[in-house]
Amino acid sequence: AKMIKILTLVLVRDGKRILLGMKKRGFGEGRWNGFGGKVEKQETVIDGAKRELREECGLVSNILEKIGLLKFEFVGDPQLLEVHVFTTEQFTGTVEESSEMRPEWFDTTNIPFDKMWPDDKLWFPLYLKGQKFSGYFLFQGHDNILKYTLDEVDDL
Ligand SMILES: NNC(=O)c1cnc2ccc(F)cc2c1N
Repeated sequence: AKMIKILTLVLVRDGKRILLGMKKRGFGEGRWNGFGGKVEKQETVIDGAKRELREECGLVSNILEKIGLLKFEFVGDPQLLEVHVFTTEQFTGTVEESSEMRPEWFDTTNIPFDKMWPDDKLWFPLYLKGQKFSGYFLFQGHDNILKYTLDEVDDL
């Protein structure tokens, strides 16, 4: 039986810029990423996403739009990661570095895919054209995608 871990991922947009954070330690260290993490037992997925956004970059948002569902498996690991992806263009606060993340604004025409998880280059184009998506990726280690499915969906 697969253990499923629920995670969140929030992509912050300001016109043609996107805010990404350089993960300073732990899982995904050395990669630019959106903001997110585990969902606690006592909170909803969307509340977990809002909490992680604030903890990881200082921004507060009450309007997160669900845009994707990504499932990740790793060869040899019984855990399945279920990542709920959100985006927001309405937020308050000032961006600040945390112990976990060093935030930086990027132009959406110049996203640093070579220093991101390898699946991002596959689904970001759907996200950037406003298309909702659902995908499954089988990884070998953290750098190799053995197989994947990725579909555009109308509702999540
Ligand atoms: N911005 N991309 C992510 O947050 C992301 C992308 N791919 C992954 C693949 C395996 C995994 F365990 C986590 C991620 C992940 N957080």
